Amino acid sequence: MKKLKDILYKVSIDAVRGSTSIDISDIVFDSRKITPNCVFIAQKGTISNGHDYIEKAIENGATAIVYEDDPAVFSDHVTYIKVADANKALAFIAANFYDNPSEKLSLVGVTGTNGKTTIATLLHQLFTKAGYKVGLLSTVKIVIGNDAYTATHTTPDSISINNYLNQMVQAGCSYCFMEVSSHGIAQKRTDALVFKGGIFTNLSHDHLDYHKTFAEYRNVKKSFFDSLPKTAFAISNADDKNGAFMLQNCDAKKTMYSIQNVADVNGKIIESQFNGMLLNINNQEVWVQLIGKFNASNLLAIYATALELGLSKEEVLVHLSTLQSVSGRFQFIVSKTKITAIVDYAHTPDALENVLKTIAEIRTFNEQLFTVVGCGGNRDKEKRPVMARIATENSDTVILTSDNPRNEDPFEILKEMEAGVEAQNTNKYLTIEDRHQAIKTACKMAKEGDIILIAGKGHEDYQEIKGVKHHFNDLEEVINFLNEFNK
Ligand SMILES: CC(=O)N[C@H]1[C@@H](OP(=O)(O)OP(=O)(O)OC[C@H]2O[C@@H](n3ccc(=O)[nH]c3=O)[C@H](O)[C@@H]2O)O[C@H](CO)[C@@H](O)[C@@H]1O[C@H](C)C(=O)N[C@@H](C)C(=O)N[C@H](CCC(=O)O)C(=O)O
Ligand SMILES: Nc1ncnc2c1ncn2[C@@H]1O[C@H](COP(=O)(O)OP(=O)(O)OP(=O)(O)O)[C@@H](O)[C@H]1O
Repeated sequence: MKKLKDILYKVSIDAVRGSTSIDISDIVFDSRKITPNCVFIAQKGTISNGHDYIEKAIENGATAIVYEDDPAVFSDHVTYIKVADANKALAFIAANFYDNPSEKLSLVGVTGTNGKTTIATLLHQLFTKAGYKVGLLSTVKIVIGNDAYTATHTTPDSISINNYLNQMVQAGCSYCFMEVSSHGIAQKRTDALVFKGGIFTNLSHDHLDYHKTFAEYRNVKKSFFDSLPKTAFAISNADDKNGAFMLQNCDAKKTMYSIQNVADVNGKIIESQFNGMLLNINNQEVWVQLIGKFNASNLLAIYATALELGLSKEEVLVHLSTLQSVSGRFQFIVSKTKITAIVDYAHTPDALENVLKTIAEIRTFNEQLFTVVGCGGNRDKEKRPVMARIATENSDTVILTSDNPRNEDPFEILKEMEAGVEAQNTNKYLTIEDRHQAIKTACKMAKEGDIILIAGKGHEDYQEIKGVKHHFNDLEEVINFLNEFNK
């Protein structure tokens, strides 16, 4: 229980009606989840408007309402708090309700189009190896000390974030590494958190279904760095076109990293194989078990972050060499007949191109490269032709298939992908809507020594069709077929 007035600390309030000395048992933004004596926050969403559910919330037991637009009638036994921005108010109310847990550990946020999960997860691995209890909020999982849970969001809502952070504090965690998505920033889910540091990876075409323009997407990401205090650090990628922009007018201590230019933290790939690469970081060599330029870049961000958080260079280098690839991110198996099957979460043009370039850096070109790829339904349509073009330009054979068609007709999505294949490459692809059959076909066609890339789903264990998530895992599928064909 908390007094309403205590959880309103730092909330910008326009008007109060009723007593703020009442006890509040919980914070809720969904009228279907009301508990007795909770405060209901009415949010304006993309589908519904929480203000339409205020009466329902009161009927179900809410005793305080935080809202933007006056309701038609006010109930006498309820306290009303009028605010200009309910999402922002929710962020502060949630932080206060859980006693501002972000102030009690070192919280680092990772943002950018690609690499958030990889960096947050590897930082979690690194600091755990360094002997600390660590929390993780990522797209793949939530880790609180020794316990792990499946995640539903990249950046959860502010109530969940503060609840998780509070549990991390209770479990004795000293650090938490979290992914900060552009949706999370735009919806102010991270607004009341005190960050010790922020990391920018890169920015490319994504989520324009939500943000509408690239400029808006970019500005939303930048606002995360604008909000960092002087006491925090900000680490950015000098190799990305938007790397310097992200830190413009940012008060935090700035560090730039680069694998191409001169920066505070420099890295070079000296040698690369399928099972790892030799890196030179600020004139010290280290063998790491990850590959690809993008992972070299991720490791520089991790190195810079670990130094900012107080680890010594020597300690960081030792731990870097032990880090293992993240589930569904360039995860590979080698079959009996030396077919290499790679499962990767690449579901943006940029990520797909990076994965294919990484394969090109390592392959001998005596073998064939098969790429199985699709694009999600009810999401950014513009990337569909682009991803098909990238796949056909960088592979010997491409199988276009479904990837979470959701409520769209999968064949229509595939038509949009096919439209992107350049005329000279049209003989390079086949379209097999059923992802199971697509992977089967790639496994059947592949010969000794060939490479199969299955892109888009990574760690996911479902295929989402018309609101139903059917079990589906790319790694399981490819292993089964390679075994079935005795390859
Ligand atoms: C597009 C988007 O971000 N949507 C988020 C948004 O939902 P919305 O605007 O559709 O909400 P709405 O359904 O219109 O409802 C508005 C309000 O009315 C309330 N309501 C609604 C119905 C009702 O009966 N009673 C009631 O009180 C809702 O609880 C809500 O507060 O606000 C909700 C409450 O905060 C979020 O749960 C929801 O995330 C949905 C689940 C989602 O899928 N978001 C994705 C796109 C997302 O956030 N993804 C990013 C990562 C993306 C990436 O990098 O790939 C993430 O951080 O996970
Ligand atoms: N720094 C990077 N630059 C480009 N691609 C990357 C980078 N790091 C990882 N990738 C690739 O991008 C894809 C997504 O990686 P990751 O899950 O780490 O990113 P993310 O930002 O968390 O994405 P999402 O929010 O969609 O989960 C994978 O294909 C991965 O191999």
